[in-house]
Order: sequence, then structure tokens, then C-alpha cells
Amino acid sequence: MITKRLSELEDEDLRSLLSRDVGIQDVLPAVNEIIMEVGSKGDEALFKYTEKFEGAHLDDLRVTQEEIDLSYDLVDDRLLEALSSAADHIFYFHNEQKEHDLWMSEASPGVLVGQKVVPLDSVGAYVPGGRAAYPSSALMTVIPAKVADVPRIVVCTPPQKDGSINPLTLAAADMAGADEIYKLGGAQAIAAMALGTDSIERVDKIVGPGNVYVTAAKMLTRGSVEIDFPAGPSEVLILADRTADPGVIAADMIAQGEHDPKSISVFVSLDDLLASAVAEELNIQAPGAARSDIVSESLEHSAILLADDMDEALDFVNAFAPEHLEIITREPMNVLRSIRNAGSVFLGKFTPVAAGDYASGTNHVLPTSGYARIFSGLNVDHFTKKMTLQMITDEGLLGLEETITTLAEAEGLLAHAESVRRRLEPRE
Ligand SMILES: NC(=O)c1ccc[n+]([C@@H]2O[C@H](COP(=O)([O-])OP(=O)(O)OC[C@H]3O[C@@H](n4cnc5c(N)ncnc54)[C@H](O)[C@@H]3O)[C@@H](O)[C@H]2O)c1
Ligand SMILES: N[C@H](CO)Cc1c[nH]c[nH+]1
Ligand SMILES: [Zn+2]
Repeated sequence: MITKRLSELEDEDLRSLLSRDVGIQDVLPAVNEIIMEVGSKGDEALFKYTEKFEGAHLDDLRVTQEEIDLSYDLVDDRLLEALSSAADHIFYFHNEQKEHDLWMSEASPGVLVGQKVVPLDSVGAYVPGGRAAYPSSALMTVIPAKVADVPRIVVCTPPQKDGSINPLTLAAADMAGADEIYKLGGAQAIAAMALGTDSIERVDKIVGPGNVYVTAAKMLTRGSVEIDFPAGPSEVLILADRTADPGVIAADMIAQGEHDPKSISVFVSLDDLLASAVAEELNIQAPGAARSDIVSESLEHSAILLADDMDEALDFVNAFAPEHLEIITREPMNVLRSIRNAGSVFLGKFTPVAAGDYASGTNHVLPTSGYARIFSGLNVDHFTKKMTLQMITDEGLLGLEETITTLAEAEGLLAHAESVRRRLEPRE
């Protein structure tokens, strides 16, 4: 764990914090081999890798309706209620986020311009399931696709050793509205959805989080398929002043660390005493964490950084571009004004990342490794495309004639100019 003043960070430490190398480069050759094999051998490769990585021997990858029905029987009612409450909030938020299907507006007399939003034909949602089961990610990936009205939503998630899918994940995928569910994980799942096999018809776009193998596969198959963005090992940056509770900050760092040994938690403190108190709290809480092995590996490459003032802290936050940003200060909304790069922002001391992970309704599939500089988290727009529209009257075209013909002639494209003039000439 790096514990330093921001101004005293070595260049190398700063570079490594900002670049967050989670080892994608190291796994590229192995992942590429898996993708090539799925491309050449199809289902045969999928069965082979499922046996190798999940230890499950399968004859069929598609989940049956009986298995879906059984999953509801296997899951406790209390869990189903929690799923359904989370789903309600996620539907609410994404319905609010949805753009108008169609609009037209008069740019100048007789010139109507507009836009029609159209859902993609098919999407594949990857739902992780290696070190933990992620029913919540089934809701987060399928619900926005449903809200966008995508007609074919495919889910892939790794099976357990006995060949079944975690029943809560299965119930969540079904409850959210998945049309096809496959027992398939890792790079082989991404390759199957991108390239298609006898069992799985290819999709137009793949979304969803995953470990380095999944993220590397999404990056390598881009070209055959569109992807959302790299959503790899989870991360949090907490920015806090002396009003914050050190025990809460440590708990939130540990919560993110329990996802993956490659997860990273950074605390930027505006107060020296608070920084030491958080370090102490981490020492107390981390050994007792349920997944203490994963947490301690994650904390090794995490950091507590001391800022001299708010400006220095904000420059670092924007350069780091965290997946999750918690702002626990006296006036979090004031701080928000200066934030440009973060996947999702959690404002105030009663707003833990876990609320967004499960229940408040915002999406928890978010860009990691600094990609929040250029990508937005998963949202309804990821499942749609926009067609522009125009409808022009004779009066409108007359008003545009001079601009069109002048520019068309300047480009030497005289037929363009003629296509306008011809419409405006009186017919004999
Ligand atoms: N950024 C986000 O939005 C977000 C959201 C939720 C979860 N996550 C992240 O998703 C990840 C989930 O990871 P996970 O491992 O639990 O599940 P996972 O489903 O992503 O990965 C499991 C798969 O990895 C493959 N795999 C494992 N070892 C391999 C090897 N040596 N070679 C090739 N393939 C191998 C296997 O096929 C296995 O099915 C975590 O890193 C978590 O932080 C990110
Ligand atoms: N924090 C994860 C996103 O990085 C999402 C998640 C799912 N379950 C629990 N947490
Ligand atoms: Zn989480």
C-alpha cells in the first residue's frame, strides 16, 4: 500500500496508479488462442474450455425453461424479493434515462430536422461468475437492454462445477427479461457471442463486466462485434475531509477490494489525522474480512494519499478517472462541480458504492483503469442507435439552395447542386 503526500509521489508510483495495469497485456496471447479456437472449432472449443476452466462437463450450453423454473424454486423468497426490489429501482432509473424515440424540430422555415432512436437487433450480456456470483450484474446488463426494446438479449455466465448456473443469477437474468441464457464464461463466452457457433448465434454488441480474461477478450473481438467499454476489476477512489468517519472509509475500500485481487482502492485525504486513522482502520478491519485473502492482495496495490488542498486533490481525481468516486466532505455538491472524470459519483456519507452496486437503480457496470476519461457507464444509449431525419418544404429548400449549391460547386460535385436546382425549377 502506498501511503504518501500527493506532492511527494514518485513518478513511477504516480504512473502506476494512473495507468492501473491489471495485467491485460499478460493474458492477451492466451485469450487470443481461445478466441481463434472458438472461431475455428465452434462448440467443440466451448465444451473443452468449459471443462478446463469451470470443471463442468456439458452436452448442451443453452439453459432450458425447466432449469429457469427450477431456479425460482431453489431461491429463498427473501432473496427473490430483494432481486425484485433492485430490479424495480433499476427499471425506474433506466426508464428515466431513456431518450425520446423520435423528435423533429424546425431549424429554419420549412426545414424540419430530427432524430429517431432505434434499438439494436441483438446484444450479448456477460454476467461474471468466477470468484463470486453476480446476479446483480444480470439485472444491470439486461434491464437497460430491455428498456431500450432490444428484441434479442443473450446472457452468458459461467456454470458451476455441476454444470448448473447459480440459481439466483439465473432467476435474475430471467426476471430482467433475457431471451436466451447460456452456461458459458470467460473469453470463450465473449468469442462465442462475437463470432457465433452452432449453439449460439452471434450478437451485434457485447456488454458487461468481467475479470482480465473477459475484458481482454472484449477488447480483442472488437471489430467482429461492438463492445460497451473495458469494465474490468473494480475500483474506488474516496475523497474525504475531516467530517468523514475513518471506519466507513476503510469499510468502503475493503468492500471494493473483495471483488478481485486486482481491484484497487484509493483514499485521497484532505486531513492528516484522518489519513492515519483510515490506515489504522484498514489494519483492524481487513484481516477479519470474509474474503481477507483477496482483500489483502488488493490492498497491496492500493493507496492512501494526502492532499495539501482541494485543488491538488481534484487534479488527482480527474487524472485518475475512477470507476467509483465517493465524495465524503462537508459540501459534496460543491466538489462535484469540479469533477470531470468518474464512472459513477457517490455524494455524502450515507451514499456507499454498495447502494449503486445493488439497490438505488443506477448502473454498476462502469469503466475501469482510467477509461472513465472517455466512456460513460452502461446506459440505455449503449443499446440503441440514432437515425437522423429531415423533411424540407419547397420554401425550406429555396432557403438552403444558395448554401448547398455554393458548397457543392466548391467541392466540384456539380450533380449535388443540380439535384437541388432541378427540384426548384418550374416544371414544363
Ligand atoms: N467494472 C465493472 O463494472 C464491474 C462490475 C462487476 C464486476 N466487476 C469485476 O468482474 C470481475 C469478475 O471476475 P470473476 O473472476 O469473479 O468472474 P468472471 O466471470 O469475469 O471470470 C471467470 C472466468 O474467467 C476465466 N478464467 C479464469 N482463469 C482463467 C485462465 N487462467 N485462463 C483463461 N481464462 C480464465 C474462466 O473462463 C472463468 O469462467 C471482477 O474483477 C470484478 O471486480 C466489474
Ligand atoms: N462494484 C461492482 C462494480 O465494480 C459491482 C458489484 C456487483 N456486486 C457487487 N458489486
Ligand atoms: Zn461491488
